Amino acid sequence: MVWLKDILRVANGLSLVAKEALGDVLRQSQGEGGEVGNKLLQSLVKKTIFSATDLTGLTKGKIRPVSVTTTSNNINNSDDTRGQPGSVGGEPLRRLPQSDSIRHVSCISDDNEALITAPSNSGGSAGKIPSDLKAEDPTAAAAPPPPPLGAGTNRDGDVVSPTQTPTPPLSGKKPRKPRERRVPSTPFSRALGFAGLGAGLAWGTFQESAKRLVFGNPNLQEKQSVVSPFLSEKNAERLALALCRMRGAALKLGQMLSIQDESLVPAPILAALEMVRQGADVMPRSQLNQVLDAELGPNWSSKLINFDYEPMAAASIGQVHRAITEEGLEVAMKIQYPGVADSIESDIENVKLLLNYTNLIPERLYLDNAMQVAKDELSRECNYELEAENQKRFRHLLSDAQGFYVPLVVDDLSSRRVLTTELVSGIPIDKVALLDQETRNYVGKKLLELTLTELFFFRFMQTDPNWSNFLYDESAKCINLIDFGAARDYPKSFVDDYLRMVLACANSDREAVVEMSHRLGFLTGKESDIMLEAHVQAGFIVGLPFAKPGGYDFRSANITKSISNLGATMLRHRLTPPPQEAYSLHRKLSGAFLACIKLGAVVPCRQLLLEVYENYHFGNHSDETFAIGSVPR
Ligand SMILES: Nc1ncnc2c1ncn2[C@@H]1O[C@H](COP(=O)(O)OP(=O)(O)OP(=O)(O)O)[C@@H](O)[C@H]1O
Repeated sequence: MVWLKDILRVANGLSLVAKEALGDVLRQSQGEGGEVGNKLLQSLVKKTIFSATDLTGLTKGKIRPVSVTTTSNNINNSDDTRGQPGSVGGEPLRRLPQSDSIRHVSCISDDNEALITAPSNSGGSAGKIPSDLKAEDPTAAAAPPPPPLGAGTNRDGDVVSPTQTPTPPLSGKKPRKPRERRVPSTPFSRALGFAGLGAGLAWGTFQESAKRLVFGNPNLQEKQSVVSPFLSEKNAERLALALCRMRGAALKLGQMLSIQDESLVPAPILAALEMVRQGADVMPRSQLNQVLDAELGPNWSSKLINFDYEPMAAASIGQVHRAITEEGLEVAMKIQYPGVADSIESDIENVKLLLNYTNLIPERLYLDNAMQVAKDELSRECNYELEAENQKRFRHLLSDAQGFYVPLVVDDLSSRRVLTTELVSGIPIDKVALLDQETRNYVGKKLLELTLTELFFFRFMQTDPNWSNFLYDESAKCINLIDFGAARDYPKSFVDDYLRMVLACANSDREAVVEMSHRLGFLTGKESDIMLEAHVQAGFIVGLPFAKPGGYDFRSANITKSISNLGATMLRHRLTPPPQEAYSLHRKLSGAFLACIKLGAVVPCRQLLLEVYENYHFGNHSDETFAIGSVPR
């Protein structure tokens, strides 16, 4: 489509003109601010989907948008009045636990300027998009349990480690309602959106640089690290706002990039990415009805007793609504935004264009490989029929597992673009971090156990480590699992060697780490000594939790920071992109570690690994996967 490219070229051209015109200013800031900007982008990209470089996937996964409170609520949530469990498809239904965690939400206002910070009742999944945001957290008076030693709380009330810097709001601006906006669903409207973003960023860079020329750089005066004019507060806002408006693949990528390395990421960018993490704008009712009619037929509502038009969550490729089926089952209906599935290819190309514009992506990132993986993953995630199949498979595999629950899929109300599943409740992992140590240890252990079981026994893994995908129900001591769009199989031969490598890392066995890395495709055999050393050391750091018997205290060492430093070396010296399997696998493994770090959990990691190893069957003779109850333990 020539016209689409032209639009982007114009925007890109405008960006380049602005960049050229500002050459001196940029060069001046490259010395200091450019350095920070460079580190920031490298860090963001390297640590997310692109983090599968080697053994350095130890980074934060993307985090799902949260739900927020509403004053109008069509479904009564009290235990006494919610739909009584019935049955669907012959399967008995469970009574749902209640969720009551509280968090805050930040949003950009309608005029693209203001940001709001408002309290919300997320429970990870059980809240709603607000129709009326409250000014005060009603439960603020209730004191949370003491945070882990040395930790404080950020503005959201989240526990932060001593190394974490609280994320400040972008500006102290007036609270505004979040947006209800149509999703740009045609190729033209989407291309226009990206073109507008490109032009906006260029203009923002120009403005910021001009401001610094005239008024000087306040950061310089304060002797703080300087941020490139491209990475200004206004540009950060523009980026976040555009991603939330566009939704789809671009937002998903933005969420993937929304990891926080507090030592590298400037505060305005952190705040903007936080906004992206919180969730997208919501579809207006007319657009929502169009999708539902097209997908489920015009009589879809006759299969429901109740449908709540206020979404409980606005995700990147769809929004989620509560409903009650004829049988009385409370369900979550995930409804895909129109056009996003067809625009993955172009969205990602456009994001790539924007990244290239910054000129900050290091060559050895093998961006094309990473983008290709992202495209494939997103295409699969947009197919809700596939997600339904994955969910059913996990439900079966975990049917006898203690401490895990996979909600039922309601086939009757599902299609390629609509997925209806039993509504579950619980608090996401970051909220579990506020509970007592025993609970945190328990949840940390269960998460790690699940991760190892998925990889080494099921060889089928849900690869999205988002904290909101694990909803802990305290009363049942059960983790409710949702979101199986990113589940995938791993070949037996890969898993065999991967287990050998993990054990080698745990045992600090240098020779075996190198050999397995060759076999798995992380190394070519022609690497320089410096690269080999960085690779092996990164492996040992990842293996640290598995190194010694007894409980490993995830509060004790800053694994992410050590890995991050080695990652920079490997990024400069590596000769090959990571094997394709590693992208999703390392994202998931890093997510499991980060969850344990967030929880401040003490987990008997070595014991868990050795149990797996002792019961593992290497070689081709064991090609069947196990259900968790049948896993030899
Ligand atoms: N069965 C369910 N029970 C409770 N809440 C649910 C359920 N399904 C989805 N949700 C809520 O909707 C949110 C988004 O759902 P989900 O993660 O499945 O969508 P997604 O499109 O994969 O999201 P993302 O864009 O973040 O990847 C969840 O974080 C959760 O809050």
